[in-house]
Amino acid sequence: MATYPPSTHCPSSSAYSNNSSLINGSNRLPQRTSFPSILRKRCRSTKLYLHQSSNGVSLSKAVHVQDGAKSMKASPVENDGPVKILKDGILSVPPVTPPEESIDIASFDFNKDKSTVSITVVGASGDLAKKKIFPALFALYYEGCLPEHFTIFGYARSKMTDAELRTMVSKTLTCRIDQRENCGEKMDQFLERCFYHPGQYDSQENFLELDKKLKEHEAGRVANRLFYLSIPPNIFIDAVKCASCSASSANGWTRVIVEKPFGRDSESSAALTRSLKQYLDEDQIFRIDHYLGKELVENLSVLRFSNLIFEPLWSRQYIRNVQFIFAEDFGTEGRGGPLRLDDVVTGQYKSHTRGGVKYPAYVDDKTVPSDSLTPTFAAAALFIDNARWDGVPFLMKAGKALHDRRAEIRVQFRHVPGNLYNKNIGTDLDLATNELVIRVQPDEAIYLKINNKVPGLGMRLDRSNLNLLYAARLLLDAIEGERRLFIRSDELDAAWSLFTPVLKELEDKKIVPEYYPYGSRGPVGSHYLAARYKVRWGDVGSEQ
Ligand SMILES: NC(=O)C1=CN([C@@H]2O[C@H](COP(=O)(O)OP(=O)(O)OC[C@H]3O[C@@H](n4cnc5c(N)ncnc54)[C@H](OP(=O)(O)O)[C@@H]3O)[C@@H](O)[C@H]2O)C=CC1
Ligand SMILES: O=C1O[C@H](COP(=O)(O)O)[C@@H](O)[C@H](O)[C@H]1O
Repeated sequence: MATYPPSTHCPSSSAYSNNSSLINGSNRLPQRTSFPSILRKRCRSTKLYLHQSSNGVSLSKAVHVQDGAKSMKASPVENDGPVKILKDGILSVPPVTPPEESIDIASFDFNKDKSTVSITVVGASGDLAKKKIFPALFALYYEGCLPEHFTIFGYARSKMTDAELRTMVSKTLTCRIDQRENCGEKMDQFLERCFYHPGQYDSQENFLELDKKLKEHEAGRVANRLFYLSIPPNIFIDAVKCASCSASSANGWTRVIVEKPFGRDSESSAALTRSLKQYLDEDQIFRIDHYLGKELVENLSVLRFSNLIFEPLWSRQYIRNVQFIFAEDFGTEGRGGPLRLDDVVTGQYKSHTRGGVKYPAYVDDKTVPSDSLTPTFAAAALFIDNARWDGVPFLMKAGKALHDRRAEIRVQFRHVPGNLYNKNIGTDLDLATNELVIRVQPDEAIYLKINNKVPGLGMRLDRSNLNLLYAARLLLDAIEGERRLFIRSDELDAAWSLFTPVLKELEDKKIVPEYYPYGSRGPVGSHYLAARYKVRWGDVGSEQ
């Protein structure tokens, strides 16, 4: 195997090098391609079969994907009825086995059962780790999506034993999918694979100790390592440096999942990317926004490109505006946007008493400075400067402590010219507008508001089993090296370049956000903003 020079960014002291001396170089090892797509069965199966290759050589090689999973009658992939493919949700077509010629034999890892994945949750004592990461890992384990050999390590400064970590994790695990058989048993098996190592985020020695423990579990196998940084962003770089220099894999891949926020403007985001790239290549960095893993978000392009009925309508000719609404009905709770300033409204929630209950203001949160001008609500109008979308407002709003919790996209169509039924509608043409609503949460749905004798005729899609695994899906993607749902650095730059100028202006001019009561529909200014573009927010009407 080729060796790689150690990175100049890692401490040179041999005390800090892991024994491979590939250290940062090992990060730059060619990434082993994961299972070819025919094998990317998601999951709950014990064996996957490759049958005939294009050159006629039989590749009948069973690949065990998980220890201890119940043995099932082996069958070829295409006939494997009971297997649930996680990404196969609503609107998707049933899985089709690709032609056998498409099997990329060169990328198939014949040593799969000799390899292992070590997942280290950095910041394991925190909120995100407990609420989302460990449950998602368990869901993957339950579904048979983790490889046969894997180990999970929690890493944080808090003092904890393996047993204490397991107790902490066990409280958050549920058999969320539905009532599943052997769930308790599976939980015990999963917890046995969880370990803890206490350490500082900036200590090469502590990461070296972690490396030693990981190696013991990896037991000489090809070791792939995934670090999930579930820590505040100001310590990302310290942790990446230590993980990369002292605990990266010597012979497999090393990947790092980084949680948002990715900076607070173009400059800080670029600085973060530069720092990360001192220790990692772009293809080792998985920037996660768990919303991208939600089933309906995944389905957007399917909806758009697989339904002919939308194709002729998808332009300024028929679409009046598009709205993105992301509302939360709770505040920060201890978890302390080239756009013109004119097209932005910011708000901050203030305390409010309703039904005898006093709800706190943003600045009442102990983790927030009492004179904070940080917005907890923002609305903006954006435009796409091309022939298809010229003049169509794309309105977005997001806020905390609002009257309800929802994330949805609303595509509002133009009014029907010379509507025969105007007399039934009166002058309020908005009442008759067609609207395609894509609701990401709380109840995933896609419905089309059409005018009919009975209003509100909807097309509700199968919602079963869709909510559970968005975090798990992203983790699995990171393990498989699938980057589609992660944010690349150039995408991030583009996103920040939209919002940075206006954020700077808000800050420089010390613009005070408009106050809105806790539990309300947000600042009045957001309605004026919409009205300026002759739009009515789709979530405010009585019938939504
Ligand atoms: N919670 C959520 O729902 C979401 C969180 N995120 C992001 O994910 C990351 C983790 O979130 P979350 O778990 O809520 O964060 P926490 O504030 O709970 O921090 C996670 C862990 O990091 C350690 N830590 C916290 N503050 C510091 C500090 N100042 N210096 C050193 N270590 C510290 C603590 O572990 P110890 O003291 O044991 O070392 C803590 O348990 C953050 O970047 C957050 O912005 C993104 C989306 C949603
Ligand atoms: O990314 C984030 O999402 C959470 C809400 O996540 P959800 O999946 O429970 O809707 C939000 O509270 C947090 O502020 C934001 O950073």
